[in-house]
Amino acid sequence: NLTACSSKYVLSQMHPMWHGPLEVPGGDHQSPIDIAVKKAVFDSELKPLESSYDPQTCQQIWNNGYSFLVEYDDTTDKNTLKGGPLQDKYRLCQFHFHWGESNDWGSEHTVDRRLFPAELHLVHWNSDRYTLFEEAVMEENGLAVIGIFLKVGKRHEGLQKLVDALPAIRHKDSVVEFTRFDPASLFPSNIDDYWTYHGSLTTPPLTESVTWIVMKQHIEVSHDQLAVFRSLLFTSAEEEVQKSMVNNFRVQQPLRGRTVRSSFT
Ligand SMILES: CC#CCOc1ccc(CNS(N)(=O)=O)cc1
Ligand SMILES: [Zn+2]
Repeated sequence: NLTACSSKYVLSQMHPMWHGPLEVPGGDHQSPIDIAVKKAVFDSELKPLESSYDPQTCQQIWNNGYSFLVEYDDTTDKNTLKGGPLQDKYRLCQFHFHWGESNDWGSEHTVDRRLFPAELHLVHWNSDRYTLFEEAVMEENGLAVIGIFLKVGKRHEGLQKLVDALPAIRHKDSVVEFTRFDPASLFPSNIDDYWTYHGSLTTPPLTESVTWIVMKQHIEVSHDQLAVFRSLLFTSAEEEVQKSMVNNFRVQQPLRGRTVRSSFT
């Protein structure tokens, strides 16, 4: 059973090499963006982020033909995010990654135009105001996504359990049970320093419903761990031509006058 946040219909619209339309017609709060560090405005009102995740609510890991998602039971408030720029309490429904075919690119957000080899997104929806992810995805204050940059360096011990599960979901629409995984094990040591701005999902339906929280501190993963991401396939087992799942990122979108705030000076 796929949880609400992974409704196949919408996710199946995601196709490989999503560069899609440069802009959504009428969309002026699109994501990702370049974060110009010097133009970010320090906001002393921004509080520390408060996350509370229960690893027991981890359910499955699956290949949706665009990325791989680790999904959580989001029918109760066991995995919550609040504080930071958020007024309400948000519920984790899944996390996933974006990466390149080489270590030279792969992230969606950039920092002073700098690209990282990959980016982790933890997708949460506003459970104070909505009862289902599907509702929240359409609302301006509906979603909160934490973005964390990955750099190639030492092996990430917390990531290895996830890397070991990937060969079992090489093809699109493959899913395996995945339990007892703590998403906070993927956080950098400092989660108090972040940038935040209002934007959109970077994949269909591209709705402008996201409070983005992009961590300043990256995490390190090994070259070999990232190589396993690239062994995944965009294509299902039946398709004749198999395509490597790489470069599953969207290009940066115009800022259109938005202000990026920082929680640090
Ligand atoms: C109903 C519905 C729906 C769509 O669900 C999602 C969930 C996550 C994502 C990932 N988008 S991103 N890269 O901005 O976190 C896209 C669609
Ligand atoms: Zn994403």
